[in-house]
Amino acid sequence: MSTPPQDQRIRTDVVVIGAGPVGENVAQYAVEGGLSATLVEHELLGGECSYHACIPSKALLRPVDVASTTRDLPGVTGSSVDISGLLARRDAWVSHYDDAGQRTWAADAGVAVVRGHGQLVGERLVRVEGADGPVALEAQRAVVLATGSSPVIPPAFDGVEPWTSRDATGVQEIPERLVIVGGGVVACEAATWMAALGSQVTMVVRGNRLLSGWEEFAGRTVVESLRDSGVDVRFTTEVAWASRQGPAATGLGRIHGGPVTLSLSDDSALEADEVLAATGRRPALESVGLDAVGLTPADVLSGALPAWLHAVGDAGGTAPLTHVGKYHARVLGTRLAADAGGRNDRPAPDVIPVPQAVFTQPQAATVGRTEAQACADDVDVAVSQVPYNSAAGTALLRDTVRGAAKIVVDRRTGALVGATFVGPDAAEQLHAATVAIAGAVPVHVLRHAIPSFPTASELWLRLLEELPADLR
Ligand SMILES: Cc1cc2nc3c(=O)[nH]c(=O)nc-3n(C[C@H](O)[C@H](O)[C@H](O)COP(=O)(O)OP(=O)(O)OC[C@H]3O[C@@H](n4cnc5c(N)ncnc54)[C@H](O)[C@@H]3O)c2cc1C
Ligand SMILES: NC(=O)c1ccc[n+]([C@@H]2O[C@H](COP(=O)([O-])OP(=O)(O)OC[C@H]3O[C@@H](n4cnc5c(N)ncnc54)[C@H](O)[C@@H]3O)[C@@H](O)[C@H]2O)c1
Repeated sequence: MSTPPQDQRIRTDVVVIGAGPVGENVAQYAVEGGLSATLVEHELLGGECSYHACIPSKALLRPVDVASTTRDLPGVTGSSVDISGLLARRDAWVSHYDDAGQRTWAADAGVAVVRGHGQLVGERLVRVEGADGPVALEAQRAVVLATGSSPVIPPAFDGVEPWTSRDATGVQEIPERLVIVGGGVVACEAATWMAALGSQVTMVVRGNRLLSGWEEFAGRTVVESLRDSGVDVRFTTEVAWASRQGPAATGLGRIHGGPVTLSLSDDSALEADEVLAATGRRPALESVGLDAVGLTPADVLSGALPAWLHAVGDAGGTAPLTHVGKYHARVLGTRLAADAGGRNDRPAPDVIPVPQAVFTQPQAATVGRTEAQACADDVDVAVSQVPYNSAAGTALLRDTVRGAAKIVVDRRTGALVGATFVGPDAAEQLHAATVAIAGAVPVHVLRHAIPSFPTASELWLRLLEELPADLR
């Protein structure tokens, strides 16, 4: 009688389940601090961000932005989007869905990699089911869940095989008529590139604005621009049910079957060749073996974890943004190494603001608190808002400059608590505001930070000039 194969056993200081940007950063920082670390990955090293989210979406959006800008700039010719060139650029940026580059990175960084699905099977114990048989990883110090997030698909789409953001970023077949459900970041960015690729896009938004939670002018500017580029945006509308002729798993970015019929809450119906569910994401914690150690996803999200277990990035339930997850990963990796006798990080500032840039036409970027959020937090606020083209540097960017900039200041301390920029290249305005908030720089000091003429940063002068005199 043959004995069942024994799991291969590997001892390592830190086991990181999930090799997205966040898992990679935890492992790298732990190794740089003198620990050994093993990354477990069941798809591609580099994660959602590298192959299906941030990178392909921005690879698609940048040429769309440049084409739109050049159409609006006298003195330039040749300003149309070349579809096959655009998709080829996307393919190059996702390395044709091959993670060889990341494998080389891991080897150079001294991070071990085990391929397969990782699950907790006990305290500090992870079992990986991979193509080469099961592997048991014993973590001497910590296990880190960096498993990312999964799209939330409303039940109305059961049996319809809607597109998710992966299909939109991995688009191969361009649907003639595309319905996008949702009014958040994925919906706004995908509408921008899919309309540029030639789809007739209809956005079905259950709320009454895009980018809810942002300063109101952000969503308003983006919707004006989407409508100008032919996108039909329908607010306060929900999909009651959806049906499709011949739904089929045709593959990434291909049309998933015959036409889709959507019955809407206003009793109208919409027919489309594809529907994209851009209806949010949730931390991917379902199949990581939490029950084996007596925990639930709710424990993870409330931070009620034993000292040896950590969750970071999208899996940890913080703002689902690559840079935010990577920040927490760097902090965690450094702390794990410090706990083992490595160097401690210097103390963090009191406020760590979260920046976010949305690469629509025009770009929208925000950091810290909106006026409404600051008021809800009982901050005594002063605000200043100016048109985006109110400085020579911003007005020069293109002929038609839409948007505005707004700062929110705490009257008591004089420090900036939030900023929002909506306009051409707005994303590049963000870091100055992030630095000012993290550094708690009073606005009367910011007045002495001289922006170069004629750069877009001169918008700061206008913003500071518009504040109440007693603050400046
Ligand atoms: C369309 C789109 C565009 C986006 N654009 C931006 C942007 O421009 N800027 C930005 O900051 N954020 C953006 N985001 C958000 C960003 O993608 C995420 O915040 C980021 O990917 C989170 O990184 P992560 O490492 O936590 O998770 P992920 O990148 O999701 O990586 C998690 C990894 O864990 C692996 N994994 C999961 N479970 C297991 C398991 N049990 N065993 C082994 N491996 C496992 C997965 O295969 C994956 O590789 C975008 C999101 C979407 C959907
Ligand atoms: N540039 C960037 O930074 C960027 C780009 C894309 C995605 N992301 C990240 O990815 C995350 C996910 O993006 P997202 O746009 O999917 O989520 P989101 O939470 O930003 O937006 C979800 C949208 O779907 C709507 N919705 C939710 N359930 C619905 C339902 N049942 N029926 C109809 N509408 C419904 C919501 O009202 C909202 O408009 C974001 O939180 C963001 O942080 C970031």
